[in-house]
Amino acid sequence: MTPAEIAPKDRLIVALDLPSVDAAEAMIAKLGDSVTFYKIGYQLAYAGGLPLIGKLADRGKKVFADLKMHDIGNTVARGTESVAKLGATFVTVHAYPQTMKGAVEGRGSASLKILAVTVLTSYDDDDLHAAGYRLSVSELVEARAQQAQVLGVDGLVSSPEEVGSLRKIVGHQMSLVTPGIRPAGAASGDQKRIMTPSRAIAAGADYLVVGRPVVEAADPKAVADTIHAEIAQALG
Ligand SMILES: O=C(O)c1cc(=O)[nH]c(=O)n1[C@@H]1O[C@H](COP(=O)(O)O)[C@@H](O)[C@H]1O
Repeated sequence: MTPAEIAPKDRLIVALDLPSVDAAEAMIAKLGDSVTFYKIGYQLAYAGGLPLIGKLADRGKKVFADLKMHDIGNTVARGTESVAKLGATFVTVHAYPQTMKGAVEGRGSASLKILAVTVLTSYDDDDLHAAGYRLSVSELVEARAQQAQVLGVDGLVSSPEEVGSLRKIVGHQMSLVTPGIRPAGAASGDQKRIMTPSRAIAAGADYLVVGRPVVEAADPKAVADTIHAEIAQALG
């Protein structure tokens, strides 16, 4: 999908990083028509949130199953086969060659899109070195993007800082999905590679993933609406 084909409202993905299905449903009710795309990750998935994927899809919402799979290829393939039946639009795997290959194989002809997480947005060069890597963040992100493209992965998760260089490598054949989004003045928390919504869109990001700045806000709908307005302005 080229950026022009993405509905502007779908560009904001709200991370339902909440402790229970009830808390998630309450947040979804508060956000109402303002949000069309949700992400379900570790916290909610491990609290019984997986069936919410199909329920949200039935209500016309899109869902990103952020399961960040990483295991031997066969296990990832069989896991992806199962996830493909849940009704999600996206699923994440870590960008290791065997893992990405397994996910693409397991997805088969299903409509689920595979996103490869390049380097987590909470990592900087020092964190990578501490984890045993010799490459810088930008070098590793680019190397993994090239591998993902060759393996038939559909999209990449990176910080918005890498979107410009990734677009040069993968063109518009892969979706670029960016967490590490912080509206001006919002606390960065554990995120290290961050950008505002407008700068991320201007850099060329397709989708912005936002969690705490929305779900921990006193008025989550107002924050989501403001981000949408910023996205619309940046798109021109
Ligand atoms: O795969 C992801 O969604 C992801 C990748 C990454 O590199 N960094 C990252 O923050 N995320 C997720 O994006 C969300 C960001 O949440 P906030 O930092 O609260 O906006 C969280 O649910 C993370 O799990």
